[in-house]
Amino acid sequence: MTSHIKSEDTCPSGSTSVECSLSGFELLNSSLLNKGSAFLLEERSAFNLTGLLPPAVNSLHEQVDRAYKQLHFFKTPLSKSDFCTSMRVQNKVLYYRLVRDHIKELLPIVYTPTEGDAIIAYSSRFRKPEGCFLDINDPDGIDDRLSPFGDSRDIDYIVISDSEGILGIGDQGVGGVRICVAKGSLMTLCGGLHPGKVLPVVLDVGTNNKKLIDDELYMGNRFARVRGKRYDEFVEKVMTSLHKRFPYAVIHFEDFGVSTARPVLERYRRRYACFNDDIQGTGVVAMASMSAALEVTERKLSEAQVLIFGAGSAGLGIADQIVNHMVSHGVSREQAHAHIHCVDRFGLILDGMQDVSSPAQMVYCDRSVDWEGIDSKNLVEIVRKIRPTVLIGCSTQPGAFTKAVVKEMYKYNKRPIIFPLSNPTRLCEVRPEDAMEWTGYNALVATGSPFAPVNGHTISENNNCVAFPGIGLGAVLGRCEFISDKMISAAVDELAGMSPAKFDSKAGLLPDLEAIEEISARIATAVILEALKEGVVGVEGENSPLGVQVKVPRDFDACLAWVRSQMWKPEYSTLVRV
Ligand SMILES: NC(=O)C1=CN([C@@H]2O[C@H](COP(=O)(O)OP(=O)(O)OC[C@H]3O[C@@H](n4cnc5c(N)ncnc54)[C@H](O)[C@@H]3O)[C@@H](O)[C@H]2O)C=CC1
Ligand SMILES: CC(=O)C(=O)O
Ligand SMILES: [Mg+2]
Repeated sequence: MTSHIKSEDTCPSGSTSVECSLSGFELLNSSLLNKGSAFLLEERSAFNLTGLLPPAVNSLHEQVDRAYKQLHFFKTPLSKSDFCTSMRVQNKVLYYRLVRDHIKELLPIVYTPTEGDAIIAYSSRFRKPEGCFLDINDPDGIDDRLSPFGDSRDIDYIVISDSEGILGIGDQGVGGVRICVAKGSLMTLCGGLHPGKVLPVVLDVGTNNKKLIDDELYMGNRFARVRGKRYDEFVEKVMTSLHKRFPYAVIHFEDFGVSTARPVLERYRRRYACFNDDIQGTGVVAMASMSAALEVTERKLSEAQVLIFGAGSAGLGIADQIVNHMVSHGVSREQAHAHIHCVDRFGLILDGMQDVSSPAQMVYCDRSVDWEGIDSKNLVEIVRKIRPTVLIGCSTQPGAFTKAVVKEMYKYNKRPIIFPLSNPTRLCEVRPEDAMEWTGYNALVATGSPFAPVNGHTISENNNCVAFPGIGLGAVLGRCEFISDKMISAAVDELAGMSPAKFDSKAGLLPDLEAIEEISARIATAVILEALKEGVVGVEGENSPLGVQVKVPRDFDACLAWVRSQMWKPEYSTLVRV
């Protein structure tokens, strides 16, 4: 963040007027208030800008046209990403308008897959810091480091990462701050949160990435990742400090490592309004796509066999969501577990197995099948034995879904459901065009990164960015005390209900990204209404968990209209001098 404005200076929609005490260079350097060539003549005069700008006064639309042309002077995705970053730190309204107007072209630039390359190159391409840096060597300085971002109601949403499991490219040390910035900016772009009220936070706890440690330009701590008690105590101090300073903020965990993501979530999910995007966000999107695909194939959720390849944060998060969903649709938890099979680096997770990447995987160990004489490390043999309805990849192993694997799926399913979810694009378990060709164009495919349509079939981007903005927005607007499993399940049902596949199976399993604000608003509404049922919304005085008054309409359509009205839009406000 390059400048900070107080909550009372902002308005939810980003329109109407804003009181401003800055002028001259200070105003031009405030990314939240700067309008560049769109400052009106009377504003230029009132804020001492006349000599700092060329005479033309542009509309936002004209500025977007110019910026879009400038963007195309750059030929590589990474240089386009640099351009977008610099626009974000200069003029937030223009940045969000530009990306919104070209969302399908620019999301892959400002988010995965290009963002992964930008994170790898963080220290070498660094220009201007964004976000807050919390250092494990300075646990007593946490609050001082947070203080430039304000207090109390100044922050609505915090994206936090310790950078150990960034996007599929592993440990990225301090450069992981960029995933917090990127996910935070999606909260504005897709979830309508005011850009001044979203705080990206990176925990620099060291890195085990030798390339970074050996890089003379690397800007983070050059020691091995701190683990165990010191790490836990630091995270505890961070969480209590964040909550104390910003008691109304929802906390979004992103890209923690496989051994910390789940324990950290479990430790805090009942204490604060928080969720883990890789576990719960990914689970929501995958479950919604699966639901839509099952409807197309006229199969029941309660009969589906699901094979998850790569049982880390995302894989197990999807497994949890499928179980929750089956349970909420009348299947017992034990039966639901028997429908899920997980493969990790040591093969299929079997009962009594010693080699596992994390203890959490044992929850999904296979008890139901006799594996005698079968190679439980061979994916073709596993598919032959289990005959899965759905195959999901979260393994970071490119090409793992070979022709033999896909063809084996096709033997047992007229319309095999195949979700290669690993990011970035190069790590995808199977390319959609291959999966489609090997199944006579009958597979129902959704991917983690964006892909072009195949033979008229839309390949939905099964990325958590379709879900977390709505979940986050709902939790923020509801001032929720915490985020329950039922609130997450409500998000699944709402998202699945928006699938265009029930009308046309070629149209994709998820709604089009062009409608992302509406998708987020609907998910947020479902989350709030479920939270109301559970009594965790900060409403109506005395009983309000957070003591904040929020008046939420109980009817879906009225609540949706209220949610929409609260969403920030990239439009310039009129500045009023104070
Ligand atoms: N589409 C989406 O919305 C999301 C996609 N992802 C992607 O999913 C992938 C995994 O992410 P996380 O779960 O956060 O990482 P993670 O590190 O928690 O999990 C990866 C898992 O894959 C396993 N694995 C590694 N080699 C394997 C092999 N040869 N065979 C089977 N399993 C193997 C690892 O042991 C680990 O358990 C990444 O590429 C990430 O970008 C993650 C979150 C959301
Ligand atoms: C999309 C996402 O959260 C990931 O790849 O980690
Ligand atoms: Mg992630």
